[in-house]
Amino acid sequence: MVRNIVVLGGNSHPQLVEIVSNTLGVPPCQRILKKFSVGESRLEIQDSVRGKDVYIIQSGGGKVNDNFVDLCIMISACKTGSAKRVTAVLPLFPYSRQPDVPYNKIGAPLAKAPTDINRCDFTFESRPSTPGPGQPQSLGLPNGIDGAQKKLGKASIEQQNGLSNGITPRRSDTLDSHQSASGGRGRGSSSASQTGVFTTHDYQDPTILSKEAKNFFQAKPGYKQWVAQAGTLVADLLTCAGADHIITMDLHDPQYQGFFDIPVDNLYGKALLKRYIQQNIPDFKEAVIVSPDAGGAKRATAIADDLNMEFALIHKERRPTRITDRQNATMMLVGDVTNKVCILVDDLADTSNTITRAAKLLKKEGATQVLALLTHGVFSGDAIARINASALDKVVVTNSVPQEEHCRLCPKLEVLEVGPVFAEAIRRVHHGESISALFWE
Ligand SMILES: O=P(O)(O)OC[C@H]1O[C@H](OP(=O)(O)OP(=O)(O)O)[C@H](O)[C@@H]1O
Repeated sequence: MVRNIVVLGGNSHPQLVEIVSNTLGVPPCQRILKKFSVGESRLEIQDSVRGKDVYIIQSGGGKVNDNFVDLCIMISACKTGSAKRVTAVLPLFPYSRQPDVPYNKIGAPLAKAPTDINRCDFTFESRPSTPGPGQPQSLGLPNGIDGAQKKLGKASIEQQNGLSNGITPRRSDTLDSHQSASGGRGRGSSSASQTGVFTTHDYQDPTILSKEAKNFFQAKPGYKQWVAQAGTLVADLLTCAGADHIITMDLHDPQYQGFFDIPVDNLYGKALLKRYIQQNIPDFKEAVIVSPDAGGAKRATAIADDLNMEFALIHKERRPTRITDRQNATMMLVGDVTNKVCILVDDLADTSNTITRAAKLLKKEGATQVLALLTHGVFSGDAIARINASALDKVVVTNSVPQEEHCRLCPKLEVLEVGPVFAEAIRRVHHGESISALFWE
């Protein structure tokens, strides 16, 4: 039993709170955390936290915004209740995918012209091209605006009518067969303009691009649109509420730690994933570790190097490109997976588009079996239906967010217990011991 410590749980992940408390031998702090009918939170801490080292466990899945506000209220309540130190334990850190730069995958909006509106084989880098002597005026120039707006209107009508100047629309190129099996929502029908929900894949949606193109040409001269830098705000809110320390796991962007002026311990899910490979995949050294996008390559190669395994990379092409045999429209494989078991390694699956599309590509390239190993199984929207209908043979996640309901719906899902890792991290922080030693092997 660890002394002088308080474990306080939010409502996001009661099972994890219980496991951590049991492992530490400390009963969870008694509290009432409810909502008024208007939606405001009400917290009452029923045990004394005076002079105690308090660890508040609240994960980032589910009702992310509600859970985050609850966390801030809990931190503040402990601080004003004279806690000696308050540590926020966020197994999945909310907003860590939008630390600073705009989340829009085409980059900072309006930094470049988004599209050549007449054709579908554009790239963001090359259009509009610099006008040369005798060439027509660039669409990006002020006196090109009128013409551009007309063409935008025309392009959007053509999209609606299914016309495309002989060039196949990109969305139909990339639509996975399993998306219709999952109720037809998929990337195509989940566009921000239709549902108000933005996903990582909306940058591939021609209707979104067209809208952005319109915004570009309609923007006031000298005005640069921008999007909220939510990650910075979230970091500030936690420290303003009174957090003295953060414990989290596999931050999407590890450099996000630099946004805090308090200590952040970013635990690695790697050890759990590695152990799973060693213990559950026969002849694992013959298998290939695959990163489903360049952003996760470092994470995946770390596991491949540690286990002395082959590595392959799927390049998630940000720009719409013409289709070749080698390209799954917007995904391209670098490496050989023929007759191999493939293990996709990533930090998280949200809509599961990334892993299901990667699995489809890998099977097409000759993989015999495809598993996905992820730290955070967020599985929002119809992600589970998408996995069920996909080429994935198995998906392994930690329970950094609750997985009971996902397990019930998805026979392909296997869950690794993460509670003892957090309990040990809490014990070490409490005693001032090394956290990195937790990951030495
Ligand atoms: O399940 P999904 O909805 O497909 O989302 C999961 C993907 O999103 C994140 O990467 P992101 O696309 O943000 O790109 P990055 O790794 O380049 O930052 C994450 O690392 C996954 O690859």
